[in-house]
Amino acid sequence: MKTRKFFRSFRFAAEGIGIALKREQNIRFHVASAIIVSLAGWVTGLSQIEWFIVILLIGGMIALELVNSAIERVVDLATTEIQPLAKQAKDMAAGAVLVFATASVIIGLIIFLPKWV
Ligand SMILES: Nc1ncnc2c1ncn2[C@@H]1O[C@H](COP(=O)(O)OP(=O)(O)OP(=O)(O)O)[C@@H](O)[C@H]1O
Repeated sequence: MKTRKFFRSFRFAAEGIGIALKREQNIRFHVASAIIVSLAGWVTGLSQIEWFIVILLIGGMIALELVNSAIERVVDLATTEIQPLAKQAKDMAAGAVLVFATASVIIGLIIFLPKWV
């Protein structure tokens, strides 16, 4: 019974990812970026610890973008009117994505640049 519930939750999570991929252009952009970065990592030849960091950043970025999309939907469900709190919630969630994306780009440059120049 518990195993069935576990697999059901897994299926719902997969459905959430599928809907996000279908409806959210930002998620598709992050997935495409993840593929390009992974190929670059493979061609460049990263160490085990560098792969660990890159995979953590890619996973974190996509997970955060999923949470951002979920927050947008919850806010839209809560109100269809223009509300300062709705704007703050959406903009803060978008800000979280921007902070993580900026940190990821900087870490990516620290890992890749010395190997290329
Ligand atoms: N109910 C609302 N009240 C006030 N401001 C809102 C509301 N809904 C969205 N906004 C603001 O309007 C701007 C655009 O938001 P919107 O959700 O339409 O697009 P987005 O943030 O570009 O995301 P996406 O394109 O992925 O839907 C943002 O600054 C957001 O905070």
